[in-house]
Amino acid sequence: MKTKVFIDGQEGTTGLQIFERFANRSDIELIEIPPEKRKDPAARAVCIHASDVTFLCLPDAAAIEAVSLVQSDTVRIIDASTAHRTAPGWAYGFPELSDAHRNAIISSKRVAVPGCYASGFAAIVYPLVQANILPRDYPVSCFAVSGYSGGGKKMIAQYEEENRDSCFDAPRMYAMTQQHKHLREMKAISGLLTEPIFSPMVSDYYNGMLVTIPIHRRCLSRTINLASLHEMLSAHYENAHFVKVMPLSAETQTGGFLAANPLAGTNEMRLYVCGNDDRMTVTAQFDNLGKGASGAAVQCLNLMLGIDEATGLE
Ligand SMILES: NC(=O)C1=CN([C@@H]2O[C@H](COP(=O)(O)OP(=O)(O)OC[C@H]3O[C@@H](n4cnc5c(N)ncnc54)[C@H](OP(=O)(O)O)[C@@H]3O)[C@@H](O)[C@H]2O)C=CC1
Ligand SMILES: CC(=O)N[C@@H](CCC(=O)OP(=O)(O)O)C(=O)O
Repeated sequence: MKTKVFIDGQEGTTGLQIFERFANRSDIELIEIPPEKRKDPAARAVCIHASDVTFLCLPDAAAIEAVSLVQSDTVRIIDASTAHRTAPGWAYGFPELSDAHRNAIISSKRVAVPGCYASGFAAIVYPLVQANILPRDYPVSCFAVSGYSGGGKKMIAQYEEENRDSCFDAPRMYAMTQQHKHLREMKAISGLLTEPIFSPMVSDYYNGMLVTIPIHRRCLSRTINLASLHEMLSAHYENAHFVKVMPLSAETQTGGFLAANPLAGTNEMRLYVCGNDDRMTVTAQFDNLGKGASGAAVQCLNLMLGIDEATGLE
């Protein structure tokens, strides 16, 4: 029997990408909402209740509203918004973090898909805190760059406007007040006691991102060096199909540059351990719309359906 899926917010950037990922899936039946009713709560409620699984690809307020419409014990919700990522009763949709995360996704009726930047951040910081390498009160910094699709339809329109301002030609820093919406999630999921300093940039390409965490050896809970940091992360992700720790010095094979876009269109994340024994960096490279959103959301659905990740189905 086919799994009935409704994508609430299917016309948006994340919703469309999930829709496209189902193009060749004979096991999925998509529930369609009449276009003129796509923001009508009553019509959305009908579609939600006709589904086995509903994806929420909506602004936070609309995602909260969608959850309030659910009157059924059987419908499962996979929410791509920020609204429920640290909410009690919600599984966090990053199965590679631990068996507990994976099992919670498999059994939960409510799964929150990680934020794009938060995915890279948690992939690096969570295992280091768990292994007691980073103390929980380590003053973590994080710098990152994203393609402009990370800002959804509004930002895409700004970047693709014919007569746009020349400032859009160059990378732009933002969130300088340290109030980015992912900060709470970054702290809570990684087990840190304080929020990191987070310095993101958005740049003039569609999708793909890099998220980097600098690590000073003198501030760590136990002594490690570049090789043992690499070994520890490699062991953590040894069995992960979609998260790969790249060989040490892998960045030198690309001429000393790490681009943000090679994994665009995929659900893969690559981790690069760089630097030297005193000053190390770990960088996550992935697609903000893939492992950072739609790919991760579909991966969660696949786990719920018992589809083995080793099939590579994205
Ligand atoms: N873009 C990204 O890289 C990522 C996004 N996310 C999250 O996913 C969610 C969706 O983001 P994104 O796809 O980028 O955003 P978009 O703005 O591209 O799409 C949102 C969609 O929701 C629709 N919508 C708005 N209000 C309602 C409503 N009340 N009922 C039904 N539909 C509604 C919008 O309609 P309309 O077309 O009329 O505007 C639009 O189609 C957000 O919460 C975002 O934070 C998560 C990870 C990464
Ligand atoms: C470039 C850009 O603007 N990016 C978005 C993050 C997109 C994302 O992953 O976050 P959500 O899942 O929380 O929407 C931002 O910084 O707000």
